[in-house]
Amino acid sequence: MGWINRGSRPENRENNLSTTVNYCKEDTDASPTVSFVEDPSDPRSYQKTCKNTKNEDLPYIEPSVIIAARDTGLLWLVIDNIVYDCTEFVHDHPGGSQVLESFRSSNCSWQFWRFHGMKDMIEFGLPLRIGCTSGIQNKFKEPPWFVGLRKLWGPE
Ligand code: HEM
Repeated sequence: MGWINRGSRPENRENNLSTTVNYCKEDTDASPTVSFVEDPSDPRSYQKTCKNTKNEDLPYIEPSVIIAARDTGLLWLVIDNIVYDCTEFVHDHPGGSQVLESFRSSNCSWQFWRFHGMKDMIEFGLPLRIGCTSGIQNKFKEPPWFVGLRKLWGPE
């Protein structure tokens, strides 16, 4: 199953509502159907996509909706401008729940890439995507990967 959802981008949005067209890649004869309407005033209306959905087909989520999600019990994280719904995954996160809680509704891009590789993202991250966004800043400045250079051989 895939999702085509250009309608939810701000430039295409009418009446502040958008439709998501459900498109089955496995069943190419099936007609696309409108499966749900995202309501920007209700963060719970955003649904997880499937793995083969392209990032550019994800619905756009306004930063204000991401902030509002925090107060509805949802645990959304932003990594590289993609929004992940970790509300259920938080209980299974091998790195513990506390670390994800601490980034609720915020940008944790560099923190994510410090502890994970593309394999984790593809296997565990992709199915948690609910949308894309822009403008959610990371609260912490990224420290350099290498702190200073030191001779690897010879006298100190
Ligand atoms: C979409 C969000 C995330 C997903 C899908 C995710 C997934 C995972 C997975 C699959 C592992 C196990 C890796 C392994 O055993 O090789 C892991 C471990 C871990 N994650 Fe995450 N994670 C997410 C976000 C974060 C964030 C934001 C942090 C904050 C820094 C974090 C910190 C950690 C830590 C500290 C570990 C343990 C690493 C270790 O034991 O070496 N994760 N995560």
